[in-house]
Amino acid sequence: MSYPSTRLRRMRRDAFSRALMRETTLLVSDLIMVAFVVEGSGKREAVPSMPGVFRLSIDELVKLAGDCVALGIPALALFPSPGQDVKTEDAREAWNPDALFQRAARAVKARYPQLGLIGDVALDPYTTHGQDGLIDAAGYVMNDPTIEALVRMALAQAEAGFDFVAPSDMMDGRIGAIRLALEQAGHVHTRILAYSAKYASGFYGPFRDAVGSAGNLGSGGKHTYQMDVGNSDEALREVELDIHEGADAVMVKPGLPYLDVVRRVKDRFGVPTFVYQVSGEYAMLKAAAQNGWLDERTVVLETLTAMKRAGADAILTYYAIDAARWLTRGE
Ligand SMILES: NCC(=O)CCC(=O)O
Ligand SMILES: [Mg+2]
Repeated sequence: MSYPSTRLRRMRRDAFSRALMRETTLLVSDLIMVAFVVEGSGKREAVPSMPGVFRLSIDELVKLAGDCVALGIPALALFPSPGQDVKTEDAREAWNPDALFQRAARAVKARYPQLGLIGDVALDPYTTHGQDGLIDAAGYVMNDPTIEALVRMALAQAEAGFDFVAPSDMMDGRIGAIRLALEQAGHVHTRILAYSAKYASGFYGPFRDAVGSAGNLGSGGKHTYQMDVGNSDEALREVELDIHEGADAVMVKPGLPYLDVVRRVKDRFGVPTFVYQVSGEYAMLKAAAQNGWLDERTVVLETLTAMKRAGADAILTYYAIDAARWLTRGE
């Protein structure tokens, strides 16, 4: 059937028929807030490359967790911004039971047990060189020794009360090793969110400012473990391995430039598929909005809806609280 019997504009004419045929609707329950924690109290340190994002001391973080609960955001993904003084070559602070990150988890879960809490498992905030793993004399990130450290780290996080451990390091085999260790330690309910297809992206720049690893990393890139921007068959292989090793959910990262990968993963495996709208995506949208070049509310909700349309079941975003307010109060 063609024009005039088929006029696609008929259904678009009014709000009621647009609503009835809408295929994808973004919900607050699709969102995961992202936050950074620092030592101290009453602290909200601005991250210059991410206007509106703050590194929070634990007391302030608990308030942000309260905002998430009040708005109906199901979960919070936490990253530590530890002082330079605790960084070492071997990243041992990562599994210290009394480290900032573990204390933060205990504080949030004590006050808001119903909020899902996601811990980042990677060594970069804790290494003097800013790499996600342990390095050899040539600076190459060593896979298997790194896994041993990641296992200790994941156990410390499960112990502290994180509901999800989320390995973001891209070592081979770490999901299986962490799953086995969690089972053996009796943490049978701790979920694993695998950063399965994490690309070596330039969009992580502002995040590295936020956790204080940018200066330490220097000119060393992460191309020997994160994925090449040009690949997507390889993403499917990564996801398949992580599912078999025991991941409960898989992730594609960054978000907007990689939605083709999200769609392929969701179509192929049908597992819980998360996507991460990363710091550089936030910074781009925020900068354009602050210049008056884009309408922030419109483009943020549009990008998040596009991620869901591409197949994402949940979206990690620094905009989660803003988006939840826009969605629920129409603010
Ligand atoms: N593991 C976390 C990152 O690598 C970066 C996230 C971001 O850029 O927001
Ligand atoms: Mg992998």
